[in-house]
Amino acid sequence: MNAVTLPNVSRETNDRLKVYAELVEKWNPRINLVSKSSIAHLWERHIADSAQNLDLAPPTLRHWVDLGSGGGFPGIVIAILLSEFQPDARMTLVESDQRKCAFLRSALRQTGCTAEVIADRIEDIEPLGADVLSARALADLDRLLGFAERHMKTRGCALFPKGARWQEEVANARSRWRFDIEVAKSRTDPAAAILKISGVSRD
Ligand SMILES: C[S@@+](CC[C@H](N)C(=O)[O-])C[C@H]1O[C@@H](n2cnc3c(N)ncnc32)[C@H](O)[C@@H]1O
Repeated sequence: MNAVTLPNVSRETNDRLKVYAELVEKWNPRINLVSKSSIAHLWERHIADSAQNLDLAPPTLRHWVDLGSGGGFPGIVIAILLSEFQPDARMTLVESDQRKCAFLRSALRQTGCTAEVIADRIEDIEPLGADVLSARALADLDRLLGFAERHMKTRGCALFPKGARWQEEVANARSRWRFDIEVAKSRTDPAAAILKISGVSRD
């Protein structure tokens, strides 16, 4: 792995991220947490890519919910960063695959971070009341807005990292939803963007 460090974080936080990165590498051959082709670029493609979401979140956040967390991107990376920058905020990870949930719990234990892991389907759980909701590589925007309607507070915001076709997804979603949107260019992929969405309601 091409291990680097994140700028502007403490040595302790970087050490936690390194522990996490080593765990992803160790478990990946068994449960496929990230694609084989991207594991060699784990730090940039997944860790730095996840970390940039925190800069878009409001500093007053109390509860961050990450949907379809998989191997913990961005949820575990954000949980590690929150423990340094916003220690009063709590994190919830929702993931339906039991083996990935076992990995997420192990990663939290070994990095010394706290988060709740809900091993269930997003559609089947009680509304979570998130101030910040994230979902990476989970579904198209139309479906994600349905999840936001259910799990985000009225004044909350959603952070959805999207690939090069994000404009098409936004246009499609506009036929069924009303929402406010800010678009932040991804720092790790020039074609990608993070959609910051609030005020979600059905059209
Ligand atoms: C493509 S992976 C992305 C994982 C991670 N967010 C990332 O970017 O690496 C999507 C994950 O969402 C989970 N998932 C898909 N549908 C779900 C649902 N309805 N409820 C909970 N988890 C779901 C899958 O098990 C899988 O781990």
